[in-house]
Amino acid sequence: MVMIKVAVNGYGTIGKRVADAVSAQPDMEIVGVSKTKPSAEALIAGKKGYPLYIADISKKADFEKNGIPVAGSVEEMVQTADIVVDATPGGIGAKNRQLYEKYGKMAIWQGGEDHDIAGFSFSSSCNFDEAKGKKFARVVSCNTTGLCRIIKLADDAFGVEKVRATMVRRGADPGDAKRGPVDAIVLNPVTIPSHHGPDLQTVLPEINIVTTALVVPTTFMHMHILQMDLKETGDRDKILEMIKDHPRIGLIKGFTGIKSTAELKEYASDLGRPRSDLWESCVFEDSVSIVEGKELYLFQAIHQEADVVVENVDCIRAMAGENITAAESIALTDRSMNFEAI
Ligand SMILES: NC(=O)C1=CN([C@@H]2O[C@H](COP(=O)(O)OP(=O)(O)OC[C@H]3O[C@@H](n4cnc5c(N)ncnc54)[C@H](OP(=O)(O)O)[C@@H]3O)[C@@H](O)[C@H]2O)C=CC1
Ligand SMILES: O=C(OP(=O)(O)O)[C@H](O)COP(=O)(O)O
Repeated sequence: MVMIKVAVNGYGTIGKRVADAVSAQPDMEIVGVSKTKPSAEALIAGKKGYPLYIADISKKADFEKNGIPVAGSVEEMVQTADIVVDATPGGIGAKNRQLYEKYGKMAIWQGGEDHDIAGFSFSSSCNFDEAKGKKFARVVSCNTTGLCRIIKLADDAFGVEKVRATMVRRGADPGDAKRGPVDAIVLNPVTIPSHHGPDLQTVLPEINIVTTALVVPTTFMHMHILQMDLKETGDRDKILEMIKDHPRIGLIKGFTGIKSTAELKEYASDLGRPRSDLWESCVFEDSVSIVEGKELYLFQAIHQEADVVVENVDCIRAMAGENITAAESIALTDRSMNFEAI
C-alpha cells in the first residue's frame, strides 16, 4: 500500500485532530505539522512525534529555548508532503495557496475560507467522487457538514423541496478563553440568510435552502433546528432506519435522557472518545417528526471541533489515494479511528 504523505499547516483546534486522525489511517502518515509560536499545542506536537515546522523560521530560537525542537520552515514542510491540509485560521489559508502551487502540491482548506479558494467544496456523504483528480478542495464548515449529511439523506429518500434551518452556534471553542459572548444571544449575522445555506449549495446546488444563525454562551457543539419540505410523503420509520444506517449520523435515543449538548459531552466522554469528540452529527430521535405528510422537523447537535475531521481524511484519500468508493473510504476512516456512530 502506498502511504500518502500528509502535512498539516496549522496545528490548532482542527489541525491537531486531523493529524491524529491521519496518523490512525493505514494508508497515510503525518510528515509535519506547523505552528507560529511556542505553546502547549506545539509541545504536544513534539510529544506525539510529529515533526514541527514553523511559519517564520526566524522564530526558531524561541521554540528551541523552550525545549521544542523545530524541523524547519513551513515552506520546507510543504516540500516533504504529497498533500497539505491547511487548518490555519480563516483568511490565512488563502495566502498559502501560492506556496502549494509553487511546489505543485495538492491542498485542502477548511470552511473558514471561501469556496473560491479551491473552486470545489467537499462533503464525504455528497460528492466524494468529484474530489478524485482535484488538486485543491475545501472541506465545508462544521455546520454545513452537518446540514449536508442530513439533507442528502432526506433528499435521497423522499426528495427535498426546500429547507429552512436555524443554527444555534457555540460562542467559542472550549479552549478559547478570549472569545464570547459571556452574557448575550448574538444574532450572527443579523441579516438573512446566514452563510450556511449558500455554503451548502456549493455542495448540493439544487437544494432550495434558507438558513439563519445566532450565537449563545456555550462552548461545546452547535444545535440545528431544521425543517424540510419533502417532495414525497415522508415516512418517519424509514428516516430513522436511514439515520441508524448512516455512518456519520448518530441517533440520540429518548431513553438516554439526553436533551442537551452538556449531556452529549458527558456521553462522549463516557464512551472514551478522544477529546470527547463527536465526529457524527447527533440527531435527537424524539425530535424527528413528520407534520402534514411532507414537512420533516428535527433537532441535531454538531460538534464543531470534530465533524469535519473525518471529512478531511476522506478528502485526502479521494484526492491522493487509491481509487476507492466513498463508502469504502468512510468505512476505512471510521474503523481506523475506532469510530462507530452512536
Ligand atoms: N474551530 C472550529 O470549530 C472549526 C473551525 N473550522 C475552520 O478550520 C480552520 C482552522 O480553525 P481552528 O482550528 O479553529 O483555528 P485555531 O486558531 O484553533 O488553529 C489555527 C492554527 O493555525 C496556526 N497558524 C496561524 N497562522 C499560521 C500560519 N501563517 N502558518 C501556519 N500556521 C499558522 C496557529 O498556530 P499558533 O497558535 O502557533 O499561532 C494555530 O495552531 C478555519 O478555517 C476555521 O474556520 C472549521 C470547522 C470548525
Ligand atoms: O465552521 C464553523 O462554524 P460555521 O459552520 O458556522 O461556519 C466553526 O464552528 C468555526 O466557527 P467560528 O467562525 O465561530 O470560529
